[in-house]
Amino acid sequence: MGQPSPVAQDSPTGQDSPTEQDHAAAGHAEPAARSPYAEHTARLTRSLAHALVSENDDAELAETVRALATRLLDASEAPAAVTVDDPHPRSGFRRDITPITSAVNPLAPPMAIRREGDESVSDVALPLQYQGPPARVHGGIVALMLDQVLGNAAHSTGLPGAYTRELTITYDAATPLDRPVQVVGRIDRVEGRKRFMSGEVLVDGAPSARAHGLWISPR
Ligand SMILES: CCCCC/C=C\C/C=C\C/C=C\C/C=C\CCCC(=O)SCCNC(=O)CCNC(=O)[C@H](O)C(C)(C)COP(=O)(O)OP(=O)(O)OC[C@H]1O[C@@H](n2cnc3c(N)ncnc32)[C@H](O)[C@@H]1OP(=O)(O)O
Repeated sequence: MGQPSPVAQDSPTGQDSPTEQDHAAAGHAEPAARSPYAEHTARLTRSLAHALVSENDDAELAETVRALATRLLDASEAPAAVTVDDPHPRSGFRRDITPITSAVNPLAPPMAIRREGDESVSDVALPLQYQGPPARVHGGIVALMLDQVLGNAAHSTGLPGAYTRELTITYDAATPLDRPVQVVGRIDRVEGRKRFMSGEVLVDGAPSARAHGLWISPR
């Protein structure tokens, strides 16, 4: 493995904050009020997670991280008081704190999802902390990406909220780390409370994984 080079970016454009398109894709005309502390802390934690599974002998960097860790501990006195409202929703869900799209959840790369015609689409490249087999994205993470993108597509037409009832993933080929992949999802058909969904993870345009799923609105 070479030098640490986290390629999953906080937005597809590589900017620190979501673009206006991100907000438009999330169904919000106006960006919500900023909460830079939560977002920057999540970015820091993402970088630390990447560094933890890489190797770095930079003593000065280690000292900087030690000092920052102490300051953050002091600053996080009342974690229970923190709201879960992501000020920069990029998933189509206003109160998104999911470990895949939320900018303030350090477990998330985070993915941003946009609408293209009848499909929900996300471009993402996942760094080392998402590895399963060597150089491949973990299969559970592939399923997580597909669940989120299909869920976004299921909610794209103004239909009532629905939960994933069934999700079947076929892993056709390796989903590579550190390379851009595209995750796509769509509604195939609607039957009453049921939405039958499908999608793919595309690597250079060819599917590495395919998903079929059923989303159901509660009674
Ligand atoms: C209100 C929902 C809101 C959803 C979210 C929206 C906004 C939230 C806001 C912020 C959150 C931010 C982000 C969230 C982002 C991503 C989430 C990703 C997706 C998930 O991570 S989501 C969590 C995991 N997920 C669950 O937590 C679901 C657990 N589950 C249940 O909550 C119930 O299971 C439920 C309610 C789904 C259904 O419950 P139910 O009792 O209404 O269902 P029932 O059994 O009656 O089936 C109804 C009809 O489907 C037929 N049927 C059943 N299975 C079938 C099959 N396999 N094939 C063909 N047909 C089938 C039956 O035969 C019957 O057909 P018929 O009506 O014709 O008789």
